[in-house]
Amino acid sequence: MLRFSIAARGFRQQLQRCAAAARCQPPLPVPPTTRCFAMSAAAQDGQSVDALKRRVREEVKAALRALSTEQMAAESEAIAARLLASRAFADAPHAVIYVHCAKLREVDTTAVLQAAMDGHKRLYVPRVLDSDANMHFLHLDGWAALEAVPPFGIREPRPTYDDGTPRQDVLLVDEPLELVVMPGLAFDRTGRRLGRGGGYYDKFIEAARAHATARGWEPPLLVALAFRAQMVGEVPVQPHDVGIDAIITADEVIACSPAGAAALGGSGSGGGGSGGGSGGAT
Ligand SMILES: Nc1nc2c(c(=O)[nH]1)N(C=O)[C@@H](CNc1ccc(C(=O)N[C@@H](CCC(=O)O)C(=O)O)cc1)CN2
Ligand SMILES: Nc1ncnc2c1ncn2[C@@H]1O[C@H](COP(=O)(O)OP(=O)(O)OP(=O)(O)O)[C@@H](O)[C@H]1O
Repeated sequence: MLRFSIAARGFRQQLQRCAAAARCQPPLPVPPTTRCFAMSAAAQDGQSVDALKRRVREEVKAALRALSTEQMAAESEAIAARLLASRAFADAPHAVIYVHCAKLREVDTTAVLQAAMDGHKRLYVPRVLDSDANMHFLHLDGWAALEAVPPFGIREPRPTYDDGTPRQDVLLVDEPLELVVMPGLAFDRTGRRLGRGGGYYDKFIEAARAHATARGWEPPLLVALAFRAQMVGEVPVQPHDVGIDAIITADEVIACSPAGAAALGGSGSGGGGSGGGSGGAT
């Protein structure tokens, strides 16, 4: 687990307050559809939390840069094996799965995407929609449908099928979505997640939950894949940050909510529903 080496004293004090607040306030057991984070003690001042987030992002990016290609491949293989062996994967006829970007040093999802296609799951992958951090998830029917999109070279699905008709959008079809496999930069064991700062996934999950709730469906299970170097003591959060149900690393499955524990087992605080993180779930 990566330990923060935050030099500035103010940052360290804020992190300590944050940890103390988390220790003193046991998480409230709330249903997954409403799980979200209350601002922790360190998060009273939005600017400070943004600064804390930036600092953690830099720390984790540095740790990721130190990983060798072989190390990333070995961890990715173990992580994929855990996900593919899980009930969460088997029980998901419809799944959203990210397409990993090697340049961003993300856990490789090639084997997972291939297994989903081979297993005839209805598979959806992300395509950024606009400069306002909106993305949608389009049906993927084969590797040839992906194209590398600037500026980061992330492979995204072409907006139309070969015959020119629009590719199906997971939130525009009348089908449930059971599983979301998501990337991120940093995670902690209670299910707090830090992304790359766009708010893309937070916004999408909010929309996906509303989509499910409006139709009386269960919300999708949120599973993140992480290198060991991406696990930190505590991720600083704000109210809009979505708590996830489980994290899969090369060493273990960490269940962060009752739903995560039921679908993936593993260690962690799943029984207590602590995906709500710092306790003030609203
Ligand atoms: N594989 C993958 N696909 C994804 C995401 C992702 O994180 N991973 N996204 C999830 O949101 C969306 C794309 N958003 C992204 C946001 C920032 C960066 C990025 O490279 N940021 C640089 C910093 C850039 C800067 O500072 O200007 C970085 O993180 O180093 C990449 C993708 C949709 N698709
Ligand atoms: N549900 C939402 N609705 C509107 N804005 C949001 C939502 N979630 C996040 N944002 C905004 O997105 C910006 C980035 O948020 P944050 O730093 O938490 O992103 P992140 O979790 O790192 O990114 P991502 O979700 O893409 O992985 C913030 O300005 C935040 O206010």
